Amino acid sequence: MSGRRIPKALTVAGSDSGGGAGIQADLKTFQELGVFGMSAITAVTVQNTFGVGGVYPLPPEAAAEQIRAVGEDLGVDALKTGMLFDAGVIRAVAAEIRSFGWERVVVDPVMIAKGGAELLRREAVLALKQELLPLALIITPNIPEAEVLAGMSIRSMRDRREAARIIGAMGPKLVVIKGGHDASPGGGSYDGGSAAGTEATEVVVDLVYDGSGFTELAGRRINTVHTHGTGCTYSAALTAGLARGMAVQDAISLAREFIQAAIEEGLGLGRGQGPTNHWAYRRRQELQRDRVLEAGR
Ligand SMILES: Nc1ncnc2c1ncn2[C@@H]1O[C@H](COP(=O)(O)OP(=O)(O)OP(=O)(O)O)[C@@H](O)[C@H]1O
Ligand SMILES: Cc1ncc(CO)c(N)n1
Repeated sequence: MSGRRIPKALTVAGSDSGGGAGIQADLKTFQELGVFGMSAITAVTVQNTFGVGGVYPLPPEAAAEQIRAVGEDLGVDALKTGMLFDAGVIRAVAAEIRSFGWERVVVDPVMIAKGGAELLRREAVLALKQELLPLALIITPNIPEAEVLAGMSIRSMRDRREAARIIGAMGPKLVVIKGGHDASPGGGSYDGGSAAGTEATEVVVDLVYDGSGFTELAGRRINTVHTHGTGCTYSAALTAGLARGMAVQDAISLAREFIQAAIEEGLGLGRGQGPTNHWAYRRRQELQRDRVLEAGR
């Protein structure tokens, strides 16, 4: 990264005044992973750790013009979408992606904030499926979002696999159904819904479907309320990996490690559901590097 070619990533998402999700989480994550971050804002939200107090959407042209300004000048190695809010914005964003021919596209199908506020209008789900999913390299729904997209309820890992197949048929090359919302025994680390005992409830499992097979990526489930923006941070790390030219599976592993560190080393900010720690991953990398250097002396 000594100046010659800096990877560049664009986030098309909503602003979170609280700084833990949306555009703010994305730009912090890009920066931490050595990627130059750019943004096209689709809506301004009034948020803190207690939830969403207001949503001020921007017109579709605002999103399209921001994307064009960045695409025509700085260039985009990878792009992610987050909160898009309505069908007009979805159509405008999809048209720009098509016109630039971008392929390293991560779609985080943001629908509802953790506190319950609507970040995507119900009637926009069809546009998301028809316009954006066919352009996605990777889509990263959480379990409730996967239920809406696939039109089925998900209560076991077997259900999750079926939902991934249904969503995969809508066009994305890979589907990652994240396990943060999985309250079942084992957190998904079981087959066909059979309970795996109490110990396993401490596991969080993300399911990856690549159009032919499944991979389960497990992490230690952290018992914390400070998970505001986990989905945004995760998909931003994935996008940063892709912008750096990583293979898709490597970018997925990087994102899992990044979010694990960010949740484990939570900041305890705010009086409600606080943000994660976007520095944690890099600090761990630096500590590890120092240890290796130390051992080599
Ligand atoms: N308590 C936890 N401990 C460890 N990892 C977690 C925890 N909660 C979520 N994750 C991880 O965070 C990432 C995001 O998953 P999650 O299901 O929380 O996304 P999300 O619901 O879309 O987030 P958001 O509410 O920000 O939209 C996944 O990789 C998931 O495994
Ligand atoms: C702006 C914005 N995007 C996404 C989410 C979902 O975490 C949020 N809370 N706010």
